[in-house]
Amino acid sequence: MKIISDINHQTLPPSVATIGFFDGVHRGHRFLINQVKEVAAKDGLYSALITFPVHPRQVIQTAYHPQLLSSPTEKLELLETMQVDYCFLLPFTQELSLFSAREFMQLLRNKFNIHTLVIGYDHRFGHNRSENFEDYCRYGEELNIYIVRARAYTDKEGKISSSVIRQLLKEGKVSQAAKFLGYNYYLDGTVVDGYKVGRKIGFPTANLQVDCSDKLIPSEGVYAVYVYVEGKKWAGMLNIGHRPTINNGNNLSIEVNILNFSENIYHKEMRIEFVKYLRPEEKYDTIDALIAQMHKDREKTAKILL
Ligand SMILES: Cc1cc2nc3c(=O)[nH]c(=O)nc-3n(C[C@H](O)[C@H](O)[C@H](O)COP(=O)(O)O)c2cc1C
Ligand SMILES: Nc1ncnc2c1ncn2[C@@H]1O[C@H](COP(=O)(O)OP(=O)(O)O)[C@@H](O)[C@H]1O
Repeated sequence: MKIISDINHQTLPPSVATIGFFDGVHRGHRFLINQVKEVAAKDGLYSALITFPVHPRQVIQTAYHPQLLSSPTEKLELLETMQVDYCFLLPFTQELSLFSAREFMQLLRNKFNIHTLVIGYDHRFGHNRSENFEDYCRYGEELNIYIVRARAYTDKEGKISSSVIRQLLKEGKVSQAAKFLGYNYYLDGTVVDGYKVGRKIGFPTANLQVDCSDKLIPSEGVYAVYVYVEGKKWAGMLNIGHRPTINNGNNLSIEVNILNFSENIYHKEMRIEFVKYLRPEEKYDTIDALIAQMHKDREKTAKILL
């Protein structure tokens, strides 16, 4: 996949493209992208994606903080696996937000040589999203762009969308989110210092500082997770919360005890993959009660992951 972020690059070959923010690159997105690839293969053209590095709503409302399923880097990694020929990264500016659908299509034709535009079954674009598929077809005829309407992806479990997946994660439903995403939801970050209580209670925990501040953090609670450190995969039990039993500050921490592991991994990069929600975080009367519960969590985690 060739990434093109300069709008005034050299000439490009004609391609079949679709437009989207593709947050999370979930199964619905992949279904759409596969249709682009099918049309491109049939017509002997290149396949392309048009996406935005920054969430369009963040440009229109500066106070808006998206809770992203994938950081810009992660999104490109996920898109890379789709094996499309081109990815056009279009900076979504105030100016671009004022473009009508027709002006936007004209830009796609002139700058990226888009020959065919595959439009998601409910996708709207252009200022105020005020026009519809029939309008896009009319402009397509005028501008010499073929318009194809993509089929909707339906799953027996309901509609798949980035907002549905965000809601599931906010409710701790990570297994259901994984079904919709097509992979386990993950957080990438660095191992930072915590309060050094973990090792004293027999459960050292690696505290994760998430790289991308706009990433969605799943609901507070305890999870069975996979942990990736230096290319190796481990089983772990993770807590997202405020540690009410220990009473050591009220900041939100994301910390994982890795099973059968005793290395020093401070300042290393770590990826956490959410597999299963185990229980809510609780305030225990004594540290011993918390330790007893963590033994149970470890047994459960081992059963699920090992
Ligand atoms: C699997 C797991 C479950 C946890 N569950 C709770 C909990 O229910 N209540 C709580 O107060 N703290 C819970 N904790 C947090 C511990 O209190 C925490 O690991 C301890 O404060 C050590 O923090 P430190 O690594 O910053 O020293 C949990 C931690 C892990 C790894
Ligand atoms: N099984 C393990 N799981 C997680 N971290 C471990 C484990 N064994 C050793 N470590 C190391 O110990 C550190 C955690 O020790 P801990 O006493 O909980 O301190 P902190 O408060 O800094 O998290 C981790 O950052 C990591 O470097």
